[in-house]
Amino acid sequence: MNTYTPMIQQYLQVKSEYTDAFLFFRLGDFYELFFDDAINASQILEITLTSRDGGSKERIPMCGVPHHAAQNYIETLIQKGHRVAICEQTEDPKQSKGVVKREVVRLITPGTIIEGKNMDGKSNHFIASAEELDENRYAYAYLDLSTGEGTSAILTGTEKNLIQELQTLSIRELVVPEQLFVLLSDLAEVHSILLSIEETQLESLVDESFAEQIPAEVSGVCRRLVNYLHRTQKRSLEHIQAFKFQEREELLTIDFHSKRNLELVQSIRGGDQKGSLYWLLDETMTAMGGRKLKQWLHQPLANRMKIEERLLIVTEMLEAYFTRADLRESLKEVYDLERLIGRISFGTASGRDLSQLRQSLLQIPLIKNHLIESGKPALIKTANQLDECGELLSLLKTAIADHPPLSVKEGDIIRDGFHERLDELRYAKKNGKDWIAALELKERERTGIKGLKIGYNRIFGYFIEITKSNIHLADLTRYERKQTLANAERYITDELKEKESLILTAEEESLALEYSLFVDIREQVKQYIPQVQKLAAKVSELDVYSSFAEVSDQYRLTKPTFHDGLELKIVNGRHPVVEKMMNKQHYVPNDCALTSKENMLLITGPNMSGKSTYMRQVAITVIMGQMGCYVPAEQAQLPVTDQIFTRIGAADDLAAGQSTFMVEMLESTYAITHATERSLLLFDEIGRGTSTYDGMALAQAMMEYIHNEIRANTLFSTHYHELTHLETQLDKLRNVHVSAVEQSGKVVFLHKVKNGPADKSYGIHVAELAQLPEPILARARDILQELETGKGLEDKEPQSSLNEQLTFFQETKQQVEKTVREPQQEDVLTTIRELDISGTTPMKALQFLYELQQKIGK
Ligand SMILES: Nc1ncnc2c1ncn2[C@@H]1O[C@H](COP(=O)(O)OP(=O)(O)OP(=O)(O)O)[C@@H](O)[C@H]1O
Repeated sequence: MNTYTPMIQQYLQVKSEYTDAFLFFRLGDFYELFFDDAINASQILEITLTSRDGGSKERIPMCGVPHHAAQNYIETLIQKGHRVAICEQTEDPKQSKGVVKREVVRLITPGTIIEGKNMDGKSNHFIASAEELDENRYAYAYLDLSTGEGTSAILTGTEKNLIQELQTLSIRELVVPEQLFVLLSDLAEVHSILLSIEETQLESLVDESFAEQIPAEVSGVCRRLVNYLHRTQKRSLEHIQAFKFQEREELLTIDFHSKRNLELVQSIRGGDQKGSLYWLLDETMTAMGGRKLKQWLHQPLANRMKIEERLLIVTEMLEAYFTRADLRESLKEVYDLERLIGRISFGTASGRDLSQLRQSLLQIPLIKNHLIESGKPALIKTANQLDECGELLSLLKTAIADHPPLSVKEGDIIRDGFHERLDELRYAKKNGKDWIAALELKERERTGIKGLKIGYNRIFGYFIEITKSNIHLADLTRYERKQTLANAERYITDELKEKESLILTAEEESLALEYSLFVDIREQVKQYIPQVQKLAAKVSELDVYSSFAEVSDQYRLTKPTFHDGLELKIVNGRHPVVEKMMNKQHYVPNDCALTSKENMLLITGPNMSGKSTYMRQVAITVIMGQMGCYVPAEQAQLPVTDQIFTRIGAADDLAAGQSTFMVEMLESTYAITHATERSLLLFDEIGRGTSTYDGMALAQAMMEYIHNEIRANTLFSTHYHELTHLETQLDKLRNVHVSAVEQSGKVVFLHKVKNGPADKSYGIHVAELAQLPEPILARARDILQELETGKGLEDKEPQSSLNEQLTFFQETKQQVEKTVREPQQEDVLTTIRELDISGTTPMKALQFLYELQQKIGK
């Protein structure tokens, strides 16, 4: 049987409560890890694994990190999705009998880490919680612990939709009840979300004001989240604000895929911010403004009055050029109020944080003045909503020094004149130091040694230092030798000893007093938390408005008008990000009109002509407008859209084990089951992931359904030329095409959207641009010609029903087969049939084509 030492027993006791975390066990100046924790952590952190005697037969694996350098190691573990429990000594080792008391003071997890090099100031760092309400209905809440902002909502959809929704918010940790844990664990793993369990107690341990004014259905998830935070962070979290509830009707819902496809905050390729709409729109001056902008991008409005309110402020900002410039200068001086407040609540704020808070508050009167001087009504109204937090500011002004250091234990935080005793101690210290400076001069005179110095070190205190060459001049009746160096002697005198003790006591006492005063002030600041948070929210909005105005100027955006109807009219619209990314080339603007008579466009045109850019630009315009920003067009009259669904581009959900086609169908299903008449649907080349007939059949059936049942504004693009005949059947469908012309055998893209279907598909020309080997191109041209001169698709009469169309495809298929089939080509056809297209790369496809050619003896 193992008989561990008392300390190891203590360790095991604590560890038994934190089995799923790395336990950082404080031993003097180190955090030590033992047993399996040590083995695993030493690998992840690349630190040496050692061992120690713990009373048992076998030595115990151990590794450790110095406590002052622990932050980096902790971050690394958290970054990799682990939890870290910090166990501190909670009594003075000198005072304790036996093993020093130790307790876990905080559990740090991917969702609760609030500081570190990986925390981008302009991004929120959310932790979420979720519960199942009914089948396919979930309540969820998310909160940024560094700012205390929380939001709650209800989602209808599968658990996969839930996880995806959370993923758009970059959530790393999700708190759930046990039964949901089981259901979600695989999905969460795929999406790198750490699941934590928190069972709700019937009675919450904490003040419940955070759950005011939200529906009862979601208050449970909010409570679960707040309980979890209290349980793991073990401190009062006064900065946690009342959770907001997202009213679906108030916001434009953009599902996970659409946010990604439209590249709202990340580009699809590379996954970074460059190339995203956020990248274009972000001219904010503060980190808070950057975060607010992202929130607005994720949740544009769907309430006309609110949208118009925002637009009005942007208009005034745009008109008041000088006000905006002054405002932006002042905003530059405003620090991250929300995170400062978070640190104050958390008890980790430094003197420097308090001086930054003061510095920021000092800007508020200036900001108000700028706004008021503009004479613009909406700006004046906003100015009046800014609370100068006068009481807090005067506390900080009188209490905190001009330039306090980062450290909270080395003094220089409290301003002179704030506290009498502190002033006295500081005076004594200063006086003592002056006295010593005077003594140095006096001793030099007395001894005649010019180089005599008075110095100080921690071990010996103050001393008189005389170099070897001068020691014969030392006055040994008064000097007492203290230390001998290679080329100098150090002495003390009675007088010096006496002053030294005065100075050191004053110093020690003043540091202790200063620290306690500082902690006291930090406590006092806590009562202003809600006030500063309100102010921060207003300031960050102002920052976003000024950013919108800035961007509108820069990219020639115009004010959209909204109406209560459903029609959407854009004149000379552009895709602002594609435009910005184009160097020198000219972006071709395009109109879009979705009216009550024709609200469905079928877009054809060659590859690369700009079909998906066109569709995207319509969605981006709607989103920008509903955020309250100007839009990239000459004119835009917009309806208030409730949801945007897109099926654009390649979805990279293959990691989750689904084929491209399956993902396409799932996304389409989601769109079709959730869309309403007020939604905007964008379908790019539906059905291309399967065989032509299947694909076309599905595309047509979906169009019919959307046309007849949903009646939403819809843009549909296709390569299936045959679908353009649908115009005669579906009365609200209009054919348009993105034009291209052929010039000396080469295709030239005009990027202009025109009425009617495209007359040619130019696929081979595009292949030529891509430098597909000439023999392949030549052969393709031959085949094409055979197809076109035979009973080609173009000659057929418009088809009126799916059945007829399928028979028609059947006939065409036979013709195609006839034109190419020769006995030796039979196995070529088999090979083609068996090719898994979705699993083929362009390179492999070329290779494949080449091999086929070889087979048919070209
Ligand atoms: N209106 C425009 N003005 C100028 N350039 C444009 C315009 N629209 C698109 N482009 C350019 O053409 C490129 C291809 O556009 P896009 O991807 O939209 O084509 P597509 O027709 O959807 O192609 P595919 O059918 O192959 O998917 C864009 O990357 C952009 O550089």
